[in-house]
Amino acid sequence: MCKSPIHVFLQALPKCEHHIHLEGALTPSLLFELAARNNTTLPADDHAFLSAESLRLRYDHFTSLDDFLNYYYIGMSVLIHSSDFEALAWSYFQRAAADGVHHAEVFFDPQAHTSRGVAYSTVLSGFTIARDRACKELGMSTELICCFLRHLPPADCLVTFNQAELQESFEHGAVAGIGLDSSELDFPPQLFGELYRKAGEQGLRRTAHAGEEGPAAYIANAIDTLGVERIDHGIKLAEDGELMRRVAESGIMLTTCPLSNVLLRCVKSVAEVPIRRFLDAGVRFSINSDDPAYFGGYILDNYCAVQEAHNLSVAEWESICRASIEGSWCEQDRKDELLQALQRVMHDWTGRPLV
Ligand code: HPA
Ligand SMILES: [Zn+2]
Repeated sequence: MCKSPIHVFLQALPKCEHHIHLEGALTPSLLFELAARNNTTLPADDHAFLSAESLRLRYDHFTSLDDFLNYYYIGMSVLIHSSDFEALAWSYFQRAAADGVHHAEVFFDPQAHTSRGVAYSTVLSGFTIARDRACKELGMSTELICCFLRHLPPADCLVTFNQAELQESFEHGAVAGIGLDSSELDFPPQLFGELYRKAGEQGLRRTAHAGEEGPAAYIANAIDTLGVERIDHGIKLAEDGELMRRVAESGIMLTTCPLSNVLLRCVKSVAEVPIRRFLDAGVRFSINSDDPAYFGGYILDNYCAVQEAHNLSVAEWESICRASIEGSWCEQDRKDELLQALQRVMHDWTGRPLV
């Protein structure tokens, strides 16, 4: 548990989370609870599924993004009813609020549910109830980002995108934008050019995972062919100085996830996440949890891990927090409220010793 002054300061910062997969907030205990309630059969040939505790222990040994994704997709098979999706999102929102999150933009994977026979309306109604509750009871603003699975054929993603239920949710503003997730290496961004072009024409916000396991070229590719305004992860950007300058100048924000990068073996430690390089180059980034139930930490754990590895100053934290507010997909009025909350925290902490 973080208790030092710097950790109290990090807790107090009005945080925005931009990179959290709601299905990745499914804790082993909720997974087993829902499996029992919904009579879901979990794999009998994998000892990890013996109990919530053995499953949690398995999560300490992911070997790659694909190794994690195998557990991620099996795990979400327990989500059947609207109330399951509601319970999942509500548990995340409560936990995030306790970590000082004021605004959360959350991913979800419709294709991973509709392919199992769970209707999009079931998923959306559960998440929407939880969002309304988060707004009323926690004062939190939230947005939904509909992710497409890049290991599936782009034509299938287009069919899903064009379905009436999804289109309606875009038109009514229930979903703010689209993202691209799942296995990265064999599925470069340009495969999804048509999908992103259509989303852009409809005025949807656009982001995509790139440069997590894939090379820096995938980041350039996502910017050039998908028209994204954010890059999810993007840690490989530091390998290309010219591209880093371009991203800094364009104001495109990276949504970094340091603990995820360590757990999925993209880096050896949080010290290897190029936080200092990004700060020095003027690259905007936010710090996020990705799949907190799988990667051993929520957003504040990620903030604390960055502080321990990179020893940032109060002024540097202020600039990270400001960039993450400004890079959010909420109304300007809400951004102004968040910036005022940041100012209040900075007023309280300026000149106070942090160690
Ligand atoms: O970290 C991730 N990367 C790609 N796809 C994902 N889907 C859930 N988490 C992830
Ligand atoms: Zn992710």
